[in-house]
Amino acid sequence: MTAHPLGIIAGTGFYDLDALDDAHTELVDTAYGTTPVTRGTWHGQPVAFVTRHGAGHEVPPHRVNYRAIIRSLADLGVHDVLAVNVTGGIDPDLEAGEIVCLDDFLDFTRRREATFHDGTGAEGVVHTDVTNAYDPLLRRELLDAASSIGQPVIDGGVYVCFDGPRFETPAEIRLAALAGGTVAGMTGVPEVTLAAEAGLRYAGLSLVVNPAAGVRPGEPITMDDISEALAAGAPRVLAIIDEFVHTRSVFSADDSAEDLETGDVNGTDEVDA
Ligand SMILES: CSC[C@H]1O[C@H](OP(=O)(O)O)[C@H](O)[C@@H]1O
Ligand code: HPA
Repeated sequence: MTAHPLGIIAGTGFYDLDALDDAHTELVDTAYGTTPVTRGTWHGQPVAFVTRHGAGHEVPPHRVNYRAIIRSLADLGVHDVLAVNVTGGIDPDLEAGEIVCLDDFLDFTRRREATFHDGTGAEGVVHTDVTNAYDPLLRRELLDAASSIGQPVIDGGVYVCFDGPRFETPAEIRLAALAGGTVAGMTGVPEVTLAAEAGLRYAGLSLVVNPAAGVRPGEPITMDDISEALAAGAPRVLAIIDEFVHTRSVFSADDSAEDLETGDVNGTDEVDA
């Protein structure tokens, strides 16, 4: 049995979650600032949803308060976070509309508050392992959910985070490609590393909405093309998350039945770390 809300963080094109029942938005205060979190249930499962640029897309990527977002979710009891990032495809084989389940990142940002462990607390110096920053088990659940609804998802890809808010130059994208980057975005880091520092499991689905700069020579990046790809792709991303949550609801119902049989009505068999 699990009572921990599932954290969902999304950005461009994802400003509310219609699927949430009994949704209400609260301002959560943390040591790092305040962030609005919408809480509700999805297939009966508790969910805490954050739209990282704000409901009116008023916060640019370099000004998102990533620490407040992650700390607020951790404080609300979230253990698992699903993130959605829209991206430009660095891999020339990627088409707009494709979805990548990320498995690593490159941090090309320069000016972000990127840690909870800044050495000012009593804890001393802390170094966090990010070898599996995108949690393998959570990734597997997402991939299985996609597969069970017949939604193709690319298993693995390296997210390259730039500061933005401008798009990259072709030379920056060539450098990112040489380094092994798959998709380019402006929000994935430090969100993913802060989640690791906070002890949260984190997985990311990336919706490709354009070829990154210079990947299709002569083709500029336009907001019209991005909006079109988003309109077509967002429902498919949501369908995967819907199936993910639905599957969890079935398992948690099974757990409850088992708990009744074993007398473990307090859910003390909880294993989700
Ligand atoms: C409007 S395209 C650029 C914008 O979209 C991405 O946002 P998010 O990752 O929150 O979906 C990208 O990082 C930029 O912020
Ligand atoms: O090409 C891109 N670069 C960075 N972020 C993005 N978000 C959507 N497309 C892009």
